[in-house]
Amino acid sequence: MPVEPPPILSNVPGSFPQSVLRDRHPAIVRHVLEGIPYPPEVRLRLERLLQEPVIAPLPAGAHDAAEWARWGEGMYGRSWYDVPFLWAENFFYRRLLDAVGYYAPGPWRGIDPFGPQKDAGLPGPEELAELDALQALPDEQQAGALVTAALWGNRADLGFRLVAQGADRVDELIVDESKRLWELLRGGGAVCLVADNAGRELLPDLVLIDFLLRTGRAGRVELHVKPAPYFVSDALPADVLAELRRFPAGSAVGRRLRVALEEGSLSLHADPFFCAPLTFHDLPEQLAVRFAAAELTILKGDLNYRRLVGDRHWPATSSFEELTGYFPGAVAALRTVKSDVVVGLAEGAEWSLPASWRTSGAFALVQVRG
Ligand SMILES: O=P(O)(O)OC[C@@]1(O)O[C@H](CO)[C@@H](O)[C@@H]1O
Repeated sequence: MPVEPPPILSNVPGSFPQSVLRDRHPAIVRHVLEGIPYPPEVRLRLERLLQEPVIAPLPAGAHDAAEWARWGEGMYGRSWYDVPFLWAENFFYRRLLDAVGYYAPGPWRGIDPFGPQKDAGLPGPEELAELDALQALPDEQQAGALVTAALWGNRADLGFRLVAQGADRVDELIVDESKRLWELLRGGGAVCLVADNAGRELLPDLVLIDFLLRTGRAGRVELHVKPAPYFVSDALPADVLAELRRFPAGSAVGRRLRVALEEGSLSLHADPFFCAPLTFHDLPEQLAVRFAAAELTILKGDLNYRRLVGDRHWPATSSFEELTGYFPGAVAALRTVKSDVVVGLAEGAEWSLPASWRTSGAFALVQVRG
């Protein structure tokens, strides 16, 4: 294991993490308030959260106050900008849930503050028909098209869209190890898919799952989603169900997915770990066992990538193989690059890329460790 570089903080002027805390978080709160007519006390709490001079802990009565006290040791009382970026973002979403009363007894309990935005991002009939039509292609072509769709679907991240300029969109796959991914998927064993965003990302994920099951490339699929609203558009169990309802009555894919859930060849999981400020190095036993037993775990998205290699200032040429060696079982990352952390690039590969390549979402990676 190489020596760990320091974690990414948000206090570097002009940096991406600084812009997330300074610009993206207020924009997220604004959209929440536009989407849901929360009462004055909620609006005030959200306003206070944005103005908070130093990080305050969760109220003592919160169900997870003890865990957050442990995870946040040394963070409280400091500036949001001076603590690790990954932790600060995670805690922001947890505090946002607290401010809107997501866990509190009362009328707002369980109401997804990002629900209206997610609804607007649900796929329409054309997208559903396009993905359905892929079934007519030969298997090999379907496989390629589905990985591409699941990969680029990751740009449908609503937090990212709130502030992305898209000026120098190029859309380029800078590492493509998808061949290795398919090589690992021939045995008909279990596959874990750790989902990222609902809506236009989850749709191709579901169609990919259907393909894996239908063609016997997976005997069983575990779909892992978030247990609570997180990073705006991240998928929850309710979002999976909403998505399934979008498939027209006559859709063979929709019907098969439903039957797979009913019969158990597709199972839904929402472990609390996925909303914790931790990396996969700290996987709880119950998840580590599942990932170890799977033929492959597919991690979707930018945040899962940061959690896989560690949210640190890694040189881009650091070995993906080495940094993910600790992960229990084979792992594939399907990610559009939307933050600073990148590893596994060939020497000099970044020289020809535009200055914004790490955060524009125009570049993507398919990286695999078997
Ligand atoms: O995980 P996802 O949905 O692909 O991306 C999440 C994201 O938009 O949020 C973070 C910044 O807030 C970045 O890691 C990334 O750009």
